[in-house]
Amino acid sequence: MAHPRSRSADLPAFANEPFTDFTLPGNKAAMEGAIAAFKSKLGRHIPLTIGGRRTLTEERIVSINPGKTDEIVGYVAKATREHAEEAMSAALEAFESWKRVGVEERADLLLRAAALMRSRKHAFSAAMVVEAGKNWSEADADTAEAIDFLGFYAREMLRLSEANALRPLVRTPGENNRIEYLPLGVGVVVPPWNFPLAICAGMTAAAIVCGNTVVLKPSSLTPVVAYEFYSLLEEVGLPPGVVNFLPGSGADIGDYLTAHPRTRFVSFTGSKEVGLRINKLAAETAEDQRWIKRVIAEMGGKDGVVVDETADLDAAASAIVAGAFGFQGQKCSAGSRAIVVEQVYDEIVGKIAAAIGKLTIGLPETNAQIGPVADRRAYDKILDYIDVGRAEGRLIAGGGKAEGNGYYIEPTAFADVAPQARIMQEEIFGPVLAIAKAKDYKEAIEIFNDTEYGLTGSFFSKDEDRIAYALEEMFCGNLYVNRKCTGALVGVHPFGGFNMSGTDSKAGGYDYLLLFAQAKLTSRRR
Ligand SMILES: NC(=O)c1ccc[n+]([C@@H]2O[C@H](COP(=O)([O-])OP(=O)(O)OC[C@H]3O[C@@H](n4cnc5c(N)ncnc54)[C@H](O)[C@@H]3O)[C@@H](O)[C@H]2O)c1
Ligand SMILES: N[C@@H](CCC=O)C(=O)O
Repeated sequence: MAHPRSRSADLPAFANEPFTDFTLPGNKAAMEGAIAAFKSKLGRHIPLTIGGRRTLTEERIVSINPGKTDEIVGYVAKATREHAEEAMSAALEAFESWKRVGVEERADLLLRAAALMRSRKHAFSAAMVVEAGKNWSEADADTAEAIDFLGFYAREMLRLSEANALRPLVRTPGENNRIEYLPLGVGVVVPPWNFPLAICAGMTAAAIVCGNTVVLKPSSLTPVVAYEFYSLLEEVGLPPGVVNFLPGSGADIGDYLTAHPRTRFVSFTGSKEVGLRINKLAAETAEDQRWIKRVIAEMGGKDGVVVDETADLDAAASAIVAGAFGFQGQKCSAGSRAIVVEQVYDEIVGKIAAAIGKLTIGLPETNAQIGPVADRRAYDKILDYIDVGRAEGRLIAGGGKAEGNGYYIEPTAFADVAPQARIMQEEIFGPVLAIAKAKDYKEAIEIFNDTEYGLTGSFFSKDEDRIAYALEEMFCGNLYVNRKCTGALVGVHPFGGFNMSGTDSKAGGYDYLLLFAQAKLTSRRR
């Protein structure tokens, strides 16, 4: 069926998807219904999909509910290197036709995907509540971000295709010159489990709207959410082979695909360790390889909130707790450090401890504020860091396991932590906050800057000169003043960071699609 075409000029201006107010009975009932519907499908067998052909495998990934570990979310096919080779071949074959599909048609596919996802947003959020352990609002925000990425990148691709009209080249007598943006080729898209829909959708959408084809290797912790997204793309008309859904071991098929001579780019979001591994592997030139592989890597963070003595301390304490413990601190943007000037240190430490004590811990399906962490490995790692914290600081809240049939950990905070302590330097990626004291705001900013990362940060102050200083001196990709350091919105806060936080791709920004394309200049004598 021919789909209606759209052009950026004909489209309504981009607007962020509104978050759902679950205090409204209708929304609450809709979410409860969506969770029940998703749970009625637990234990499904999920296929890998290559060239549109679905395949189950003998060896499987077993996805479990981290909040109720005796619940199997799904049995997911586990791809082998042979499957990876097949997927690469399917993507290469599909590329020859997809690269010639008009920009408007590619953008339209994303717009249809956004519309369909919007109509089913609670279903997608319910999948994340169960498979990723997100509470309702965190899951709803993830789904909203996915919808935003689809709509924003559709419009951006149309705008990019009108580049000559919007930003004409410098004219020279006797020549007609134009610039156009070509796709790169076959890309490997590797998303994390913590934004299992938004980041998977964002990276995949950016790649295909530019005319590339994709081998999508989802996180083994959230493959069912990724499959729901893949299936949605098929439903809105994605041709076979444009995206190939390939769940499997990162170290096995991930390395294979990164090293493959026909892989043109890798779009990765995940840990520093894996990002650096991919970057190193991709830098090798395989036999018969004809290009430098492009790597887009968005990695970890050790983000912080700086508070001076002029700040609104209630607002700062609230933002520190929200930024540190939202989704159990499992965000690259999580404010896992608070750096507070000594004049107000004791007061804000007391406010933070009190706020943590009010957090509810429980099953994400019940919309408890604090749910489980991702899996057993994360659970053990975070508890180990809490033991480290006992030696590096003064425990002011939490400090151990929490009740529940899952990977529940108490939201935990340590005060009086030295700037070079491990819990001030290393990404814990869990509900653990380290608080350090500074003699003044400048020293606090020095402490903030002194990690190997550079992703997000917040500065709380009412002094305009100090705010100007902080805006200049705090070294991170997303810096916020007098608000929490998590929760970037597509188009509003382009997202990405410096140093070991990755290649600062600025997801949700105007420059992002350029990472998935290459510019061609043509010049004709008049
Ligand atoms: N900067 C950002 O925008 C951003 C966003 C979300 C998460 N993160 C970071 O991601 C991490 C948490 O996510 P995670 O636990 O999924 O990270 P991870 O690095 O363990 O895994 C990320 C993805 O890489 C895959 N993978 C693992 N080894 C691989 C290999 N050798 N080759 C190819 N792929 C491989 C995994 O299967 C997964 O799909 C944290 O460090 C967090 O800070 C960063
Ligand atoms: N973009 C998200 C973080 C993604 C990483 O986990 C935020 O801004 O909170």
